[in-house]
Amino acid sequence: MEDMTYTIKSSEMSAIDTNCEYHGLSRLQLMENAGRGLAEEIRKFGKDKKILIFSGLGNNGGDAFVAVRHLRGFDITVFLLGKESEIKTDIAKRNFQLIKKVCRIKEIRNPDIELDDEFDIIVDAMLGTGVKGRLREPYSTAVELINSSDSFVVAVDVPTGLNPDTGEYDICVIADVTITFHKYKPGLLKASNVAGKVILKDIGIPEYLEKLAGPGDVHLAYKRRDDAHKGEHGRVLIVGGGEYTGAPALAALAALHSGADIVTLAVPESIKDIVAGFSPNLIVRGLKGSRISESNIQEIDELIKKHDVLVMGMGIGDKDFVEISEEILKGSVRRAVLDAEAITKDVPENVKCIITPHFGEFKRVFGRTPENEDEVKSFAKKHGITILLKSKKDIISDGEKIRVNESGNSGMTVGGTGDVLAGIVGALFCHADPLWSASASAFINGLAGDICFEEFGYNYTALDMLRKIPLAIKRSIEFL
Ligand SMILES: NC(=O)C1=CN([C@@H]2O[C@H](COP(=O)(O)OP(=O)(O)OC[C@H]3O[C@@H](n4cnc5c(N)ncnc54)[C@H](O)[C@@H]3O)[C@@H](O)[C@H]2O)[C@@H](O)CC1
Ligand SMILES: [K+]
Repeated sequence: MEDMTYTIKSSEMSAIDTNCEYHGLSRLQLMENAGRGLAEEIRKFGKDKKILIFSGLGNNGGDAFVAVRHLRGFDITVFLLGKESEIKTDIAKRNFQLIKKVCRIKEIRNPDIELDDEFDIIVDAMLGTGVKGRLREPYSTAVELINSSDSFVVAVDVPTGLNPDTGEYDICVIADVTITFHKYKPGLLKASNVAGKVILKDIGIPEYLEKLAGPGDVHLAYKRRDDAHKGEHGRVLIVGGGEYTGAPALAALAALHSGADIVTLAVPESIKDIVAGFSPNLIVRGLKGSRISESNIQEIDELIKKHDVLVMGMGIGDKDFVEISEEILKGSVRRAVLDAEAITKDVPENVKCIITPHFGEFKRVFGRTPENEDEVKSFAKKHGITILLKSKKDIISDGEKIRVNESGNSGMTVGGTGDVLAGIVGALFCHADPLWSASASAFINGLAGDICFEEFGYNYTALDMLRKIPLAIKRSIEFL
């Protein structure tokens, strides 16, 4: 028995499929594997069967077009719910072209669909993980028709009408078998009454590629609304500085370049003017004294209340700061990104927390460096935090999932790139969950480094990198 608990939400599946395309495994290949897998299972129901395929206009339909090519010898009719010219994606279009001379095809343009023949098998390839809202016509009529037939019903990926994430439905295809791809969709497990027997087919996404961060991570984490008001794209508080002045400023500017609307820097009063002088974009508040100490905790907590995310630790340079960090976390904070000396594993349960250690900091906090990705995951799980371990290959885990990031280059060993990363994480974490905020940020940071490398070679600085963040985000968002 396969592990039915290993599920994937449709938004994550879509992110992984974007990342596959980015890293060289094309959607066309994935569709070919899905369609061939579907045909393989249909063959098991017997030879010489008469098959009717109800196909939608998205990639769910595309999977079935591929299957037709792999079902030589079967008598196949396709009911396309719409016009050929309305097929949404290039890959589905391409596969549709290839079956025009292979089977009978009828375009269904209105709800008056009739079954003028009997079929052994009906394949539901109308809607899969791309379904949104209530079923429109002619889909809902097609569902009723399928459910009133005596044919054996095979649903592709998910029965049409079923919400793949929640298992909710209004009207839905009642399938005898659902052939789903890559991983179980959570909705299938909650609605076995409509999904029938669920068969999982591998479509050739290797585990390392599923974990590898890419533009899909940015699609999940980066949110922007055209009708938003000032502040809605995130309010980030940066607490740092003392030994260094540049580090907290880099983090703050990185948060602004990553889309946060309001970024406030809280640094010791003694360096306030220096930090403010770096850029007119910075709003700087002075904390009494020349080092952040226990006496500043109250002031910091008041600022925390006005922001969505606290990013803390850059440029403090005081190894005892961790105790103050732990005290601050007991206050009003709900979302925190901890860097450098602020990193701790003792985080109250009501604080969602991302820590961004390099190997040395990881060892300080957990007592040893991790042997592998799974160890990072188990530390994250044990302490209820998300870890972004910075290295040539970044490892990210929230204790449930593991992400790995390989963007970036050795020019990034220059000082300040970690501060930039903390700022990006802070901005994304205003809207997204800890895992995807961390993995998307690691990818964006590395991509900004790669863009610098394209332009300057190795000898760029953290300041150059942060200027490339907007372009790195734009390239990621535009990669579909
Ligand atoms: N993501 C992946 O990695 C893979 C996905 N594949 C297939 O692709 C499917 C997802 O494809 P798509 O994202 O194109 O989405 P779908 O094919 O599920 O449906 C999208 C289309 O349905 C229409 N639609 C959405 N909601 C509707 C409603 N309530 N009533 C009527 N029409 C509605 C939309 O206009 C859109 O054109 C998966 O279920 C799977 O079958 C496979 O090719 C293999 C790889
Ligand atoms: K379907």
